[in-house]
Amino acid sequence: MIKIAITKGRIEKQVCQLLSKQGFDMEPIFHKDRELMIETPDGLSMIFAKANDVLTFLEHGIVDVGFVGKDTLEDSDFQDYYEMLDLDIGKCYFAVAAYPGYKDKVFHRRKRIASKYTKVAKDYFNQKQEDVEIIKLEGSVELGPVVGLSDAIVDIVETGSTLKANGLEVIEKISDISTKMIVNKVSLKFKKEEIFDLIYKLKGE
Ligand SMILES: Nc1ncnc2c1ncn2[C@@H]1O[C@H](COP(=O)(O)OP(=O)(O)OP(=O)(O)O)[C@@H](O)[C@H]1O
Ligand SMILES: O=P(O)(O)OC[C@H]1O[C@H](OP(=O)(O)OP(=O)(O)O)[C@H](O)[C@@H]1O
Repeated sequence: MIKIAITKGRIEKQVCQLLSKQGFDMEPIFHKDRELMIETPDGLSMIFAKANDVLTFLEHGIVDVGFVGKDTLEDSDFQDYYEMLDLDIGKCYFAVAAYPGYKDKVFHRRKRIASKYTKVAKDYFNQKQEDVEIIKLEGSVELGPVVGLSDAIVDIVETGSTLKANGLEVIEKISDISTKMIVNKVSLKFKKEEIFDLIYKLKGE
């Protein structure tokens, strides 16, 4: 039996729909209420967790496979996994965003950047050799500039409607994001056939 951790929310819905489309019986998942661990008739044991916790469960060998956004992978120090498949879902991108005129306003001083993704933000400004102050926010990161906490944000953009609704714009795109299937290295040794079978099915092969 393969043990899988799926990021709750957007990714959960799309991954389960994809599995269903590829022939897996996902009825117990579609009808679940508050259960966090479910076994499907096809022998998948699934848990539903916050994005960072998917990595924790995989790191500790609790699950063999994780479905998680590239954003979560890039913001984590945990690197000891195999990235096996891009699911072509959960597509969005990391960007620096701010009010129009931001560059003129801050060129003479140290910028304050709000983000839920502090490692991504730090890595990005380090690589540009810019010394900035990073301020961690847990969500609704657009509030940073709106309330005057930060000059700009590093956050996920999909349609751009949250930025637009708050008068903000993309200053620079950082990198593309989509949902990845990652695998525990030990699991790949001992459950190779089952894991590759799942990959082939997800790819529709
Ligand atoms: N606007 C978006 N469009 C597409 N994918 C997104 C978007 N926002 C987030 N994602 C992807 O979905 C994953 C989960 O995001 P989601 O918004 O469902 O939960 P969260 O914001 O990380 O946590 P929570 O809302 O539970 O605090 C993210 O890690 C990212 O990969
Ligand atoms: O470009 P858009 O289509 O507007 O999508 C981007 C928004 O989606 C995510 O927020 P989410 O809805 O997950 O809420 P959060 O800010 O509380 O994490 C992200 O943090 C942006 O705020």
